[in-house]
Amino acid sequence: MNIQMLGTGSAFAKRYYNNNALLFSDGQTAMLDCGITAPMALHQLSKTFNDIHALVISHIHADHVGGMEEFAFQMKFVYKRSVPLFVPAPLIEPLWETTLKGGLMQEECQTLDDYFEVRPLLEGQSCEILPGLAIRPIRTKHIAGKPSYSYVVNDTFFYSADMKFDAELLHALVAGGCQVIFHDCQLKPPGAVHTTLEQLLSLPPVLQERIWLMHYDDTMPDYEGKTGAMRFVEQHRVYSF
Ligand SMILES: O=c1ccn([C@@H]2O[C@@H]3COP(=O)(O)O[C@H]3[C@H]2O)c(=O)[nH]1
Ligand SMILES: [Zn+2]
Ligand SMILES: [Zn+2]
Repeated sequence: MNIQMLGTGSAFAKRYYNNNALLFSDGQTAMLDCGITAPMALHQLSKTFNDIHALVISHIHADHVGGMEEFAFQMKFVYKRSVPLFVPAPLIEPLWETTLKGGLMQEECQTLDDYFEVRPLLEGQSCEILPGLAIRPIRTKHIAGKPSYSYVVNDTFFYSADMKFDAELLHALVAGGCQVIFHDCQLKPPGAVHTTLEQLLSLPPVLQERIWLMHYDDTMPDYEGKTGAMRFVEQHRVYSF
């Protein structure tokens, strides 16, 4: 599996774009989250939404879904094709009712299904979203009262999206065969809704070696060399795992 970040920044970062990813498998591309900066980030890679074969969403914050209105309109009215949208079942209704409906609803388009092929994901159940690419959602803690999901990819790769520190989960994932972890990282405490660098540094080196840091703020360069055995994920670099 190959992964390339469209952006690696926190919600308010201005240098690194929203923390969204492209996953490549068997000549096809899945997008994991589509934030406000995703359309521009794709453009900078000389890609369009027509290059995307599947979209996956982690939770409803603008840095993860803010680019979906353009995605939907472009697919419907420019490329005239419907992309499979993989969404954890509890997010489907709020994604439409609280985030997308205002812009996308019009006479001939009244539901999310008028724009995407909606495929509900069930927690803990693996789903093949592209040939050779299976994802398994895990509900993780982020904001009280707001469902949010991390993903295990092909049983060996963990993508936190946005989550509070959960050492027990990280230990269990590695014990279960997870080789690589892309984890959100709030550089400065306190970590009210994200995992902080300080918390990740409390993990044993054997775990840190597998962890790559993403969703960081614009001060990231100040932390080079201060992340233990963990490395920063770089925007646009293609990683093969
Ligand atoms: O209860 C809250 C809700 C939100 N926020 C901020 O808004 C941001 C929204 O995107 P994010 O989830 O990447 O990061 C969040 C935080 O930076 C917060 O600090 N406390
Ligand atoms: Zn975020
Ligand atoms: Zn969030």
